[in-house]
Amino acid sequence: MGNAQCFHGLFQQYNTNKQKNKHTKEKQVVDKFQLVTVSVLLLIKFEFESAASATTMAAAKAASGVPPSLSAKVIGYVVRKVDDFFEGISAEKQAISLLSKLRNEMQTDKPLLELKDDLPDTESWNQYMQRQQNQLGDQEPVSWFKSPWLYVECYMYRRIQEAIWLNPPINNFDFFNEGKTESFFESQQAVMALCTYLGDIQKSMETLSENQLSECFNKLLQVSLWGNRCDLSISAGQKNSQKASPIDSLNSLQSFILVDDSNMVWLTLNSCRRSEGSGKKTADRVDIVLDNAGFELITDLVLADFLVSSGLARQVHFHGKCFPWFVSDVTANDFQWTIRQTMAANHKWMCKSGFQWQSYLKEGLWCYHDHPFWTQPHEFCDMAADAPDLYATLQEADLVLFKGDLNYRKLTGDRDWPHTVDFSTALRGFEPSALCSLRTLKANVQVGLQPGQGEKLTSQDPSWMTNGKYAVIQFQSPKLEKNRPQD
Ligand SMILES: O=P(O)(O)OC[C@H]1O[C@](O)(CO)[C@@H](O)[C@@H]1O
Ligand SMILES: [Mn+2]
Repeated sequence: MGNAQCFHGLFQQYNTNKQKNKHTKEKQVVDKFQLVTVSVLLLIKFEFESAASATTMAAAKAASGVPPSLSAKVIGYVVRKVDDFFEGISAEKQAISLLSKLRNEMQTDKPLLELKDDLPDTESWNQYMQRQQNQLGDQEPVSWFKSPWLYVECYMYRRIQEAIWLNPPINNFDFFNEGKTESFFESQQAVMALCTYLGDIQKSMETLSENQLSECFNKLLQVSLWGNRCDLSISAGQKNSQKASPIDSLNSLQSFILVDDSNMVWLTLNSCRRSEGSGKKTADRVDIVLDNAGFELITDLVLADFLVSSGLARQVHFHGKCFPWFVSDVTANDFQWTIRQTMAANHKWMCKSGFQWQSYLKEGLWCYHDHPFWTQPHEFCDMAADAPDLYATLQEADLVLFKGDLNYRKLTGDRDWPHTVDFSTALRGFEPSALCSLRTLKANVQVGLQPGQGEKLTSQDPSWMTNGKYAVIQFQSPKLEKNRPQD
């Protein structure tokens, strides 16, 4: 979706809401925060449109050619309209003024500021800023245009959180909630189709041959992969849901998977299963580092259900975010809400799945965790040193699935790698366990391609790295590393 359409959609939504004029106070607050925050997000997406292809906002700005005054006008319009429309209590007013200040700092390349909110991760964020400053040297302060894009983008979401957190009683407010729940409700047909497919497999699970099991696994892995197209961040909070049956679309999407290591993923899980039978193996756990709520989360839960019910994994551990992040990422609240909604569905297989998932959680076959590291800007190669407890947790898994684009950027350090560099090289020593990235491409980093593959894609579809049409299933394991011939 183009930016013009994004703006258009946003204002249309605003006007429709206004005309209906049937907001409760709570709804007004939700709308107000959504509009202001979306305006902040649009600033990033619009003014620094080409940021995905640059490592800093300065480079992006130079490449973008979008008149800065245009985005400033649009954002000014949104904030003015919001202020006209709502009376506002003081906590909201204060939060809005912090967000407006944030927007201004971004627009004018002000130095990044230390966080002041005294949350458990505040010190770590401030230390990270110092690290960035050390890298930049004493000559100039760390600022919006000069710092790595990955860092400032994460920092923006943390500052939004600060604006909310500093203003009780709205300090637990998730102003992205509405978009996430909409994505869930709008994907109902697809969710029902998926739960029915899962129910059918489970009915005949006992009689499935190994080939059939592997075929089902591949399908559900791919459904979870393409579920990642449904994030709200890429559309700046605009609607993004799945309507068609996800299983039926898989064949037509196959050629858009640029790297497909699914066979290695299957072999990893299946070899655990076999060796368990022979008494060799004790642990059999898959961890899923979640990305987006809404339809994508359903695809992950269905995959996790299949892993447990087929005996490919004994336990699945999910990792979500501690606070609202990159618009649509899963928080504990989204996770519980999604399972409750699935249980309450008026559809046999969906409802059955929901109850099944709830019982997995009760029995401890599924666990949900969050850790502050997932909402920090660190590249994952820093995890062992900066979050050793989380690294140790991931080491307990036989396989870790990393969902989505942001996780891929953190896995690879968001660097401008040549496309043919090995995935293992780009991971720079991050190898807690066998791992697999399931990612649709939305940012300008891609490794592990064949010679010439990147060039061919560029000539056929110049925006292949950012338009969300392509995907990768990329696997790496410490075992592979051991068997690699030394250069
Ligand atoms: O939900 P995902 O797949 O991590 O996508 C989020 C991505 O969206 C972006 O904000 C760009 O649209 C990227 O910066 C980020 O990597
Ligand atoms: Mn996301």
